[in-house]
Amino acid sequence: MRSALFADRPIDRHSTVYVAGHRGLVGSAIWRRLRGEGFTDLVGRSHDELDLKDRSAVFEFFRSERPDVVVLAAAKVGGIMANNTYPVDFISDNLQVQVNVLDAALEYGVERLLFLGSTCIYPKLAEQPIREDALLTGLLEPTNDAYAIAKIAGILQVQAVRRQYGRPWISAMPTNLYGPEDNFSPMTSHVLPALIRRYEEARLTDSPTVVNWGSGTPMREFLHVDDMAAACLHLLDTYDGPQQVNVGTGKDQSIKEIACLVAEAVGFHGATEWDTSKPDGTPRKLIDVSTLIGSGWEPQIGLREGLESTVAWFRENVTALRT
Ligand SMILES: NC(=O)C1=CN([C@@H]2O[C@H](COP(=O)(O)OP(=O)(O)OC[C@H]3O[C@@H](n4cnc5c(N)ncnc54)[C@H](OP(=O)(O)O)[C@@H]3O)[C@@H](O)[C@H]2O)C=CC1
Ligand SMILES: C[C@H]1O[C@H](OP(=O)(O)OP(=O)(O)OC[C@H]2O[C@@H](n3cnc4c(=O)[nH]c(N)nc43)[C@H](O)[C@@H]2O)[C@@H](O)[C@@H](O)C1=O
Repeated sequence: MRSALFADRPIDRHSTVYVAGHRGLVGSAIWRRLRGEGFTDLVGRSHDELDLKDRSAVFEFFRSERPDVVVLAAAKVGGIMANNTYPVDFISDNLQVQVNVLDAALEYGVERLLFLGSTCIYPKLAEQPIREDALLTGLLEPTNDAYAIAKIAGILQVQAVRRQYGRPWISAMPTNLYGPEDNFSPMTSHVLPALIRRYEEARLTDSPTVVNWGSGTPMREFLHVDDMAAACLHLLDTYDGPQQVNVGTGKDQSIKEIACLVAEAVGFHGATEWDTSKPDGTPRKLIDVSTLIGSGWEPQIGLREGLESTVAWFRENVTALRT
């Protein structure tokens, strides 16, 4: 049953919408979705054009553009190795970016705002599937605790603005995402783009073996970024509550199963080995998506289909591998 916090309150398609991070995996998908849904006035700035860590530049940008709606999809983002190796960057950059954007949005009267966090905000050993109210009930996974603390601060700042100023700002917590415009860099990416690249390189070089990180036993839930973008617009159009909303499929697989699916999608027929000197991270983080599903949204893109289209996108767009 739909919660009372959901109601049809669609955003005016002629509003000025600022998508922070519009060239990233999530921001670019949200931009495509907004365009497809008839939004006529989208605003974006690349990192080079506007460093969101530069507070005065952010305020100047809001002063001149006066967005009505903000989607905060800009962040320092990376996979398990990047998070584990550069915790200072992940906490400091993310706190600065989100405080600057949220403060400027408050100052310049932004009415509707969506903040994006991540399911790593939940305790490492949370009861599965993880409900939204598990937030702040236990210790975090150490490989990404710095990033998670920044994201938790963002959720709390959005809730504080709601409480102190009454603005209907909201937060969404996506599970692990994948799709076009992802980061396919071997050391800093998330697992799916890393595996697509590794298996494709092995296929192209006739390598007999691929070596992946960790034990392969952790469980992860994956959502195609176009489904994520649809969920974001659905939430902006319908949701008005203080609690962050989980966004995912409600189904997970082991990393070993994921590796098999990627090898199949790429067409690699060799062997897979596991390097257990690399971190596994949290053992499982399946989220409870009943809040979102109960509101009438559901994912459209199955994992096999999403993997195939992402492999095709990678082959078309990440040309560095072609010799
Ligand atoms: N990818 C995933 O699996 C998941 C992502 N999320 C969340 O979704 C959001 C978007 O992530 P995603 O799209 O994957 O990340 P990406 O790295 O693909 O995109 C992030 C974007 O933010 C920009 N950016 C980062 N720092 C700054 C800055 N200081 N000033 C201006 N722009 C900046 C980046 O530009 P540049 O690259 O030039 O620095 C990039 O375009 C994040 O909040 C993330 O936490 C949540 C769960 C899972
Ligand atoms: C979205 C989420 O993403 C991060 O958390 P994570 O889910 O642990 O991230 P991951 O995608 O990097 O790894 C998932 C699993 O996969 C295994 N694994 C195998 N082989 C490779 C590999 O080659 N690369 C990577 N990255 N992982 C690999 C890896 O060992 C791990 O067991 C957070 O830091 C934080 O950013 C966050 O919120």
